[in-house]
Amino acid sequence: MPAERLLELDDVQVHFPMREGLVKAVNGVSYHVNKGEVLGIVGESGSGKSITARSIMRLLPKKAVEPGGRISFRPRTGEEYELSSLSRNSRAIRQVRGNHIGMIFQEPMTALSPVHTIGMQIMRTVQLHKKLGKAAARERAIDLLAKVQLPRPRELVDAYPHQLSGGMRQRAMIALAISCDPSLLIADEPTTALDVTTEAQILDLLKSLQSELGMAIIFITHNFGVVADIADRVSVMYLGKIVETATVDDIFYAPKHPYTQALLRSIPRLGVDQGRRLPTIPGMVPDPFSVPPGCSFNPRCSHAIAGLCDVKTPPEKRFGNQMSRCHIADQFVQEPAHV
Ligand SMILES: Nc1ncnc2c1ncn2[C@@H]1O[C@H](COP(=O)(O)OP(=O)(O)OP(=O)(O)O)[C@@H](O)[C@H]1O
Repeated sequence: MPAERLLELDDVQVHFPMREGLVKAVNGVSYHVNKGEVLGIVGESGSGKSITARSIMRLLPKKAVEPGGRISFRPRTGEEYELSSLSRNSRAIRQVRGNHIGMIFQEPMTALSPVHTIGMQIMRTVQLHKKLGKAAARERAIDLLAKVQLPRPRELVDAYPHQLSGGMRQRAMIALAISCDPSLLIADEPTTALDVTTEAQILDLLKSLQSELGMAIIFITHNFGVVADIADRVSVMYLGKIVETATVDDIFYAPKHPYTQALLRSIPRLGVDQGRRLPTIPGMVPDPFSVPPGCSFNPRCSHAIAGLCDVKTPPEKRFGNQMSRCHIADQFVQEPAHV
């Protein structure tokens, strides 16, 4: 891996054999994250965003099979891990989860225990992985609660999760996730369930923690507006594949995949779209058992060419740092889809 690289996914595949057929939830995903960078992963529900993240953490559902793919990880402490070869409970992956990669979710209670105080949960992690004594671990927990801007951290350290509001619980989960000073934070829709004001505050917090701690973030969301706010680069997923990757500016000002363009057109613009019906992407995400041949977006694509897009899988086309999996990507010179 190049020196600046933290994480690299190469042709990752995760399938679910079901009675109705094979679901290729992740169907050859490749992407990378550089040290200290924020990569946004965007796509509609069911596109495989979470399963890809779970594959990195080796927390896949029991039914999942992995026919191929490689995940390499080099935290800033310098070790190298081939995550794809690690089993769910191996010593090495527990080391990675405890020391190098933190994860936050939409629902904080996925990560927090309801029967232990916030402080106890952070203390347990730092005592185990940072080898701190009890008093030092408690001080570290209080510091972390202050770092995520929770009020009165000396009191809150002894509170149970149910005593906190939704936004505060989200902050407590972030404190737990960063407690071991990770090189990478995986944030899976962390603001989706929050009202817009709390969402903006949590995004601000993540941005300031990211620059203060220098960690990289994979930010998974179905909301392009959120990505504009936080990401350096963006990968767009559709039906288990990355269809486009580019810098945040190129994604917004020069998208080269019709799916990205359609997603962008469905974002409301302040002061422009009030009271106006926004265009939606025609059709539905196809049933995962019957993915269309050729480009899987072709039945919903206004640019689709019969005899090409419904037959031939598009190759990865590269334009500098931008990648699009569209047969006619070269035709999209600068579609000002959104400002
Ligand atoms: N335990 C499972 N058994 C069978 N199929 C699964 C399982 N978990 C996920 N899938 C399938 O894998 C595909 C990808 O799911 P995934 O949760 O990664 O999507 P997503 O893009 O994160 O969507 P969302 O935004 O709704 O979380 C979906 O088709 C889903 O039905």
